[in-house]
Amino acid sequence: MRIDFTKMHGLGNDFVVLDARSQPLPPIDAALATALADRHTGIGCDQLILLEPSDTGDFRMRIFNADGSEVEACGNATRAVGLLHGEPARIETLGGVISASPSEQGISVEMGKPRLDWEAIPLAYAMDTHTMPLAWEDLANPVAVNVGNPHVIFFVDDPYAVDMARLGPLIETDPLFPERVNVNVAAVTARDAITLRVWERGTGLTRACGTGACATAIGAIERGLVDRKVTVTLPGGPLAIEWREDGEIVMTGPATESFRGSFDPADYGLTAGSTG
Ligand SMILES: N[C@@H](CCC[C@H](N)C(=O)O)C(=O)O
Repeated sequence: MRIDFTKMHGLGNDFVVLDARSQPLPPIDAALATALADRHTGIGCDQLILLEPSDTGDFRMRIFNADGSEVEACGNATRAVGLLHGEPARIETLGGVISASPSEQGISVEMGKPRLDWEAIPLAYAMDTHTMPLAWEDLANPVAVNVGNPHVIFFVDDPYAVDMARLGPLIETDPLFPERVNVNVAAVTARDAITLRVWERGTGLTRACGTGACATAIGAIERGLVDRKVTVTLPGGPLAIEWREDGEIVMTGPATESFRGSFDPADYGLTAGSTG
């Protein structure tokens, strides 16, 4: 017995997508997610995505980082599964029900409303999230935003001059963030343009992070640096982000199906069965 998967990406942030609605799957846990994500001994991806039936949406999307942690939100994967679905979809996630629909510009996702209070980020103790009175070496006074998942955003002159491989994990695992955090370094280049790099919680540096683009746009709008419609350019390319007057964040950008394949669960020490 083999398990079918679809390999997809959004601006180079890549996913292995397993669909439990069309085949029996073994229990998906941290160990399997880590094994499949491994770029040397597995299929290789930034996130493993599991699609399941849902009572509240058209389907449920579960998200596992490359380190096996299950998380609440993934903007790029939402566009990818929106592309797979092929028509407007309401998608249940741990972060809430969000919707994706094909548009002329790619896939548009209504990501929900951002949360800025310290308990919602979450932080370990009360703090002004708008301008946090903290620094990690040269990275100082970030803004914290939760867009389903937790983000901290530093505005810098040149995101590509920041040693993210060293500072990213340091900040991600700081005890200030009890659920760890995604680390964004951004430069505002115009009222409607931001350049961004992201060290993702549980995965590391990625080519793009959809929720990071949303959180960074919100942080920049909150600080009065940009207007409510902004293009956020990541190493993998641009995303259009709008913070609508009704509070909803809308992210629009491309999604790509790379290939379909199958694997033998025995290669990962598993036998196929019902999803756990
Ligand atoms: N790549 C994603 C975010 C994936 C989850 C993130 N690493 C977390 O732990 O919250 C995106 O496109 O948003």
